[in-house]
Amino acid sequence: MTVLDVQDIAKSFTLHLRGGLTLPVVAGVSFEVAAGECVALGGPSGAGKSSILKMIYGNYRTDAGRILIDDGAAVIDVASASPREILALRATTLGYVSQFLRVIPRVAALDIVAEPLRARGIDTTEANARASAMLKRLNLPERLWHLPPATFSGGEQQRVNIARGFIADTRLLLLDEPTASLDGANRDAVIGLIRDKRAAGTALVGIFHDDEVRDAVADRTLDVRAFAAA
Ligand SMILES: Nc1ncnc2c1ncn2[C@@H]1O[C@H](COP(=O)(O)OP(=O)(O)OP(=O)(O)O)[C@@H](O)[C@H]1O
Repeated sequence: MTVLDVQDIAKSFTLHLRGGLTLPVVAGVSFEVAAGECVALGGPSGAGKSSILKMIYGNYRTDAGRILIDDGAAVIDVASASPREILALRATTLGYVSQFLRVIPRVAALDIVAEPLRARGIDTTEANARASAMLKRLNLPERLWHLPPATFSGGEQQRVNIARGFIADTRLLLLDEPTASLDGANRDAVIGLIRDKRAAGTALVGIFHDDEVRDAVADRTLDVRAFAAA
């Protein structure tokens, strides 16, 4: 079953500080991702991989085409959806794991991780239990769970971020280099999380600079150079 159907999207940036100069990035981007499938976006730095993820997430507007996401009840076109519809999609169907944690002052790591579950109506006891299990799986020392991550190391913050990104069940999950700067054991933990999502039927699209990680999780790789804009 197709969860994501990207049809002929394109992106160029207008540089207002450079007299309105237009920088074409990608065009004619089309691909589908099925439930339980993980598609990697490959290609060199600057090819447009992150831009494609951001268009699917609704952060960047696409210049053309359609981005159809099946939320289980209806098919939503992110390209023409209102901001409110995009937020609703993110609350239920569409997840995004970036490299960096947006630290919220004074909120403890455990609460940051449990929040997406509470937002889905899961009671605090169960949400905290699942958040604890997730932080344990990612080897975050228990003494840190009740502290705000502002003072954590880069790798510790990244693991809180990954825990938060993976904790809820979404039909579609976008991964922007989720293993960048993790050590071997934690990289393996993330590979395990991605495989579990795939097995549970989540559709995944990811950027993986680490070839070993990509080979371990991706069913196929799309070379974004094929979509280079003229
Ligand atoms: N908000 C923006 N404004 C202007 N140009 C942008 C913007 N975002 C991306 N670009 C440009 O679009 C091109 C593609 O960037 P993008 O981040 O999508 O590439 P990438 O393939 O993900 O690269 P990397 O592997 O280095 O992360 C780059 O030339 C970049 O400078």
